[in-house]
Amino acid sequence: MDRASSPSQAPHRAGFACFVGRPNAGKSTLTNALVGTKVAITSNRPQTTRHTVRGIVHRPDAQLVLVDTPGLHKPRTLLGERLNDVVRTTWAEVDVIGFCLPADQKLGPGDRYIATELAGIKKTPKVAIVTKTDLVDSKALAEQLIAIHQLGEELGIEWAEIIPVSAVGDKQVSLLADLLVPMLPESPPLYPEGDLTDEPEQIMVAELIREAALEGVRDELPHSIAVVVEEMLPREDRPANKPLLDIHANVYIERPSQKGIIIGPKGSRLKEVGMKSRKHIEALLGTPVYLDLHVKVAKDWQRDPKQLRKLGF
Ligand SMILES: Nc1nc2c(ncn2[C@@H]2O[C@H](COP(=O)(O)OP(=O)(O)OP(=O)(O)O)[C@@H](O)[C@H]2O)c(=O)[nH]1
Repeated sequence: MDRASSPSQAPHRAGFACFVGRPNAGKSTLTNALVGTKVAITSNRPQTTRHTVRGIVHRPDAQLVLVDTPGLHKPRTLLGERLNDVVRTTWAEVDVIGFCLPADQKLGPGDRYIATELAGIKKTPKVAIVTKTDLVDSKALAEQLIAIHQLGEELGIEWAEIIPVSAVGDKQVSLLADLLVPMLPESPPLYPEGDLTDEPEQIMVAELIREAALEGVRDELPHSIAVVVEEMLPREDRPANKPLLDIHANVYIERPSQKGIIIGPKGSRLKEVGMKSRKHIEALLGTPVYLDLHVKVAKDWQRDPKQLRKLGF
């Protein structure tokens, strides 16, 4: 077959990649850096990504669809089990898996747990991505690269690549895209150009609210918060050049005693959550928003299958 001699003659490729890694490994931040806008929710708290958010990298030669999964972890609740199922299903479906390992932390039991699971997925190519390289010097980075190479040998994983990146410093992020693209099948674009994600807007809006609600809350709450957007409607009787979108959302907590923490003295915290998330939502949707937030108690929602379904898991 005649080999393509210039990039314009190279076949167009399109497909799916997902990033796996222990909580806080930097998967969401990397997704955002690749896509170039805030589509996945980042936070310095572990396990904030509950929904599969796809970011789409559009290039002339390829379309790379990124599926951002929750962190795989030892399940302790029904929610934990469901999240792990989501992760495994995703792994079986994608064209390439990126295993994110933070440069600033020694490989630990969490990484081994994931690597062992990865070793069981034979067909999908696996790229080891060393994240957060801006946090370490070159010696520590070299040691991490060697440790990852050895981990692969030990578990029988053949890394397609091992690549260091920094999403924050924008180092090697586009090189990562260059490495992933050849692993995708030849295909025309799967999504219309310009689409950044196919996640329903309501879920993204709910995630933005949840992210704001998590901020500043100490360790007592994070995993007890779920957000459901009940309604998103353009306000009637608005002039065409001054639209307003009404959003009604419920913030669910597990116990009545948590209400005070979320709402804050005289409602000050909830107000701040509303203001912060409204800014992000307006940036995402490109329209002014009126955000109406209510706090509700859904008793022990993490353990109750009926509640989980209602909350979208
Ligand atoms: N210095 C530095 N920090 C980073 C980098 N990438 C991510 N971080 C930080 O690491 C923390 C975790 O990043 P996330 O992208 O939320 O990690 P995640 O793997 O998606 O986490 P989960 O959603 O909990 O699974 C955040 O505080 C990020 O700001 C990086 O390249 N450099």
